[in-house]
Amino acid sequence: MNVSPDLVAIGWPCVAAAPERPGLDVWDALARAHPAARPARIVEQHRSGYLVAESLEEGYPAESLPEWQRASTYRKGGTAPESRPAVGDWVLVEGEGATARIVALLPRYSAIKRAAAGEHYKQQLIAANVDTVFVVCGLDDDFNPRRIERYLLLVRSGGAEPVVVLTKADLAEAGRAGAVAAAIDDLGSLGLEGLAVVPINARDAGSVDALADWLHPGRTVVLVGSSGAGKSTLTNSLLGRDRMKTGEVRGSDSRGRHTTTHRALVPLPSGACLIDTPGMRELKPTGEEDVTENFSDIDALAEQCRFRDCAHGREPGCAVRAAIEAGVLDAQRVANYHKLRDEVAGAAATLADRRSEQKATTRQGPRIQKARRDDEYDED
Ligand SMILES: Nc1nc2c(ncn2[C@@H]2O[C@H](COP(=O)(O)OP(=O)(O)OP(=O)(O)O)[C@@H](O)[C@H]2O)c(=O)[nH]1
Ligand SMILES: [Zn+2]
Repeated sequence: MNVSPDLVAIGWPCVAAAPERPGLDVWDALARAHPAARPARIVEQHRSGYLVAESLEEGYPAESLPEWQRASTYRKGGTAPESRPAVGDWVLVEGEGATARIVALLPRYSAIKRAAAGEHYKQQLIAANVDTVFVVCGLDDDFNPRRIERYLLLVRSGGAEPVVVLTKADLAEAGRAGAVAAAIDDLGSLGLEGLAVVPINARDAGSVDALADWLHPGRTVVLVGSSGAGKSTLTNSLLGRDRMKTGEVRGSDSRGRHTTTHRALVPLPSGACLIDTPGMRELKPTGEEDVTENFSDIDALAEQCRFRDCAHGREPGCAVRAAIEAGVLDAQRVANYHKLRDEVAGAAATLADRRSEQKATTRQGPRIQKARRDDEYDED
């Protein structure tokens, strides 16, 4: 595939920059199958459709494949919401202007998904082809290693690299000298080797420079974190300007109105791209996560328990409990492991149900699916 610098500017993964990324040969094959098409990236997703871009210039609307369109096709066994494009996806586009249409979705190398709340189990694909997820956590009452652990599970399962960004380091340090070091120490006990933890003052551009390693040109990042953690503040510092909540008219480049009510891909001055999306406060497991992989230390201990099915409760010969009693393993971390494991197992069961239900629907036609609302767009 012929890759222009314009595409690299919006995150096109060049093999030279990221030889580890899988699937590029598949991309080439798809491109050959659609010789009249050109690659583009989904930069905005609205209820009414997609906006795609081929450079830093403003995106344009492109019609999507009929099977990606809303409820009606899904009910007939069409493409599930999580298999349709999301912001960050690379697609192939044919035609110009009003006739522009997406003809293929290129395989993703990462996907940030969550289970959406509601009557029916749904998966929501929040962002695709993300390199790094900044897990934003304030060094105030927001600081909670258990919640960070939870985010790490979801981010890693999606194939992106998590970086823990501890905001409000300035406030914490002003309140108590050594508070930042103590928090980093706390996270050290998560047994997560190689995990980057970066304390910053999100309001200070100089301090935010500490994230530069993950913001090289061509890289794509997203922010997750609870309300008030500092995501908007950090976004503004990364942008060097305010990306306001509603109806901002960009003065300098007059690219028109901009809101954060939809998902959007925003170029940063560093050359990286930020996917700015609502709905990144709470991530619920989808059922596809591998919990043991993220708690490999506990898993390794569990192998040494006397009973294979040890629940690490009152069983004799429990290696996990022995480690807790010896003070080498944090009891809260074990509790969180069990909680997440149960939650993922619950979601996995619902996911399996839904998949078999969908198969049945494909056979029986749309009738029994009447109640399903395919509204994958609710935010938190
Ligand atoms: N001193 C200081 N204040 C910060 C820092 N980060 C965020 N704040 C403040 O914390 C408050 C909440 O920050 P926001 O950026 O709005 O938090 P958010 O994560 O975007 O919150 P939601 O939009 O509710 O998801 C604001 O008043 C910020 O000015 C920091 O590093 N240092
Ligand atoms: Zn045990």
